Amino acid sequence: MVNSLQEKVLRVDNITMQFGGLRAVSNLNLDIAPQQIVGLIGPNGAGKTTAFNMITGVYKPTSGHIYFKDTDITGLKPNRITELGIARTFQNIRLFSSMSVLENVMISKHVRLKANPLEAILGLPRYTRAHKRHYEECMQLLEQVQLADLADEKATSLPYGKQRRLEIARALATQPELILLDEPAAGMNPQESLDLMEFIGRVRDEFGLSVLMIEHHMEVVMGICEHIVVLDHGETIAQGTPQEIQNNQQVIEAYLGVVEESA
Ligand SMILES: Nc1ncnc2c1ncn2[C@@H]1O[C@H](COP(=O)(O)OP(=O)(O)OP(=O)(O)O)[C@@H](O)[C@H]1O
Repeated sequence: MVNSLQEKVLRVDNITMQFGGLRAVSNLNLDIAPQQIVGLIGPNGAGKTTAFNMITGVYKPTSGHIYFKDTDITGLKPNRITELGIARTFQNIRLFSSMSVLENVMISKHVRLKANPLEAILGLPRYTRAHKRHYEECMQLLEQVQLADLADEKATSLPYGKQRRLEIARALATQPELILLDEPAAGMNPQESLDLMEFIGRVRDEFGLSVLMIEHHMEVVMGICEHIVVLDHGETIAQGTPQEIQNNQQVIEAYLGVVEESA
């Protein structure tokens, strides 16, 4: 058991989430290898966000287990899961609107700041040094995501694509080994989606991360994911490479069903 866990960053083992009479996610199994980019797709209401909420500790699965490297994280609190090395972004951008780009990153990175509140209040040298290092690391992160020239701008004054990038930077500031992106291309035009794909690939390489992403833009999913899991009504209807998923009859029908229902 331990050997198989060591090869994976994340191992989702048969998790189910029941809300009263509704099974939002049923017996989901999912493995993510180091530096792998995995897509989680499916029609609206398929259970994708619920799966993210279980992995990040917002919900405790009704049954099943979730392992992050060799640690069973099932039911741990979200802040503990962040500390262990899993970060996420949300479907709706959640930036601190009154703060600058830099402040948004600094606040996220606080999870890694090693200083106690008393040292901060008293302005002790250890705190001052830690704070300076904290600032420098945040500026370096902004350089890496090409937002350093906008560090002092108000976060919400950025164009939409850059706000999305800042949201990812905030997740990166917690120094994750796995990042969960919930519809990062939502609301983007084709060029912005292309830029985002290139950005996610670069982030994976430069930060040595694994990525799990929910996405409805199929060109993004097929263009960047190495492995794809498809949910429909909480059930896993397919897993495989982009090519296998594109040719899977059950997947085609699940998506065609959506088109027909909404027609
Ligand atoms: N806290 C909750 N209580 C009850 N039902 C819930 C709860 N959260 C989600 N659901 C239900 O679980 C099902 C799956 O929802 P979920 O948001 O996970 O789907 P999704 O695949 O992320 O959809 P979308 O693509 O629209 O975001 C839906 O029927 C939803 O109404």
